[in-house]
Amino acid sequence: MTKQVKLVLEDGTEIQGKSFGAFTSAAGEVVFSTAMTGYPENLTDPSFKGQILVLTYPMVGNYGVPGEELYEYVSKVFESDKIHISGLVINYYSEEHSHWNSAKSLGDWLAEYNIPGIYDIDTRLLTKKLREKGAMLGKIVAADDIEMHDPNQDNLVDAVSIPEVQRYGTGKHKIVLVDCGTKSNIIRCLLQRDVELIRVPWDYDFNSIDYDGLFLSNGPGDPKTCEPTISHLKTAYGTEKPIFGICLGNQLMGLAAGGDTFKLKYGHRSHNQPVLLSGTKQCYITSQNHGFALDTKGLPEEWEMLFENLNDGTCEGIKHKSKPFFSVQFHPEAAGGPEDTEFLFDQFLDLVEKHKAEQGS
Ligand SMILES: NC(=O)CC[C@H](N)C(=O)O
Repeated sequence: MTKQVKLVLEDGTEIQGKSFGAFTSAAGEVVFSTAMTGYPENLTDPSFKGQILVLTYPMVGNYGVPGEELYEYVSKVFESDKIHISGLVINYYSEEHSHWNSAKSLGDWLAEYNIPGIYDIDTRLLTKKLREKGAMLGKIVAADDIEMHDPNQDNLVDAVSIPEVQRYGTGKHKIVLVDCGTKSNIIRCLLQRDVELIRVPWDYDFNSIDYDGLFLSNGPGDPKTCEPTISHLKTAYGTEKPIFGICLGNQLMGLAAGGDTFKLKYGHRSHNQPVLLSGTKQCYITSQNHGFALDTKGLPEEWEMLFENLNDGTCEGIKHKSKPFFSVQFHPEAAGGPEDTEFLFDQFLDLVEKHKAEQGS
C-alpha cells in the first residue's frame, strides 16, 4: 500500500503526498528544475548535493533508469557514481517504465540510495511559491520528523570531490581537471579531444603540475567555501596557460579575479536558458543548474563579460581581455542536452594548442 509522506517548507507550508523511493525523512534546500527530461543525469549531478529537487514536468519515471555502462573510466550514462539529491518531489509518478535502455524503475533506484521521493504534489503551484519567496529550506517527512538543514553552511565540495589524484587517457594535451564535483560528461568531453587528463581534488595545489591547460569543474554549494581553490587559481593567473571553468568553475574564476558572488532568488535550473554572446546577436540555448551568480561589477579592468542571461541579465561567463582564461556559468557539456555550446571545449583546446605553439613546446 502507498504510504503517506509530507513536504514541509521553512515558511510553514505543509503538503501531503505519497511516498516512492525510500520511505525515510530528509532535509535540504528545496529547488526546482523546469527541464522536461534528464532525471538520470540530474539526480547524479554532484552540484545538486544537499538539495531537494522539485520537477515541474508533470509525469516522471516513465522512461525508467538506464543500466550502468562505462565510457573509458567514468559512467557513460550517469553524471557520477551515485545519486546526490537529498529528495525528489514530483507530480505524477509513472509506475510503468518503458525505454530501450531502461534497467530499473526510478523508485527502485532512489530506494537503492536511500533517497525519499514524494509524488502527487502540484509541483507547478509549489514552483510558483518558490519563485515568489525564493529557494527555501524544506524536508520530506516520513515516519520520523527531522530538523531543517541548510546545506549551504556545509563544505559540500569537499564531500563530493575525489580523495586523491586520478589520471585518464593518453592524449597530446596535458589537462588538469580540478574536481569540485565534476560531472562525468566534462571528463567524456575532454577525453574525446586528444587529452591526457589529471583529475585532482578540489583543494590540491595544481600549480605543482606542469600542465598545458587548467579546467575548473562544476560543483555544489556556495563558491566562497572553496577558499583553497581560489587561492591556487590566483597563482595560476600569474601564468599564460589556458584556463576554462564551468558553473562553480566560473564563480571561482570570478572570485579569484577579484569579483564577488551572490545567491540568486531561486536559481537557474533547466535545459532552455537563453544566453547572449557579448558583442554579438548570437543567442545559445543552454542547460543550467546553479543557485549563485557572479557579480561582474567588482571585476577588474582586465576581465569582461562573455555571456549574459537573457531572462534576468545575470552574468553567464567571463573572459580575460589578454590572457587565455575564460569561463561559463552554463553547462556546455550539458548532459542531458542541449549540446549547442559544446564547441567551447574545442575553443579551450585550440587555446591550449596555440599557447604550446607559441612556447615552442
Ligand atoms: N552546477 C554548478 O556548478 C553550481 C554552482 C554553485 N553550486 C551554484 O549553485 O551556483
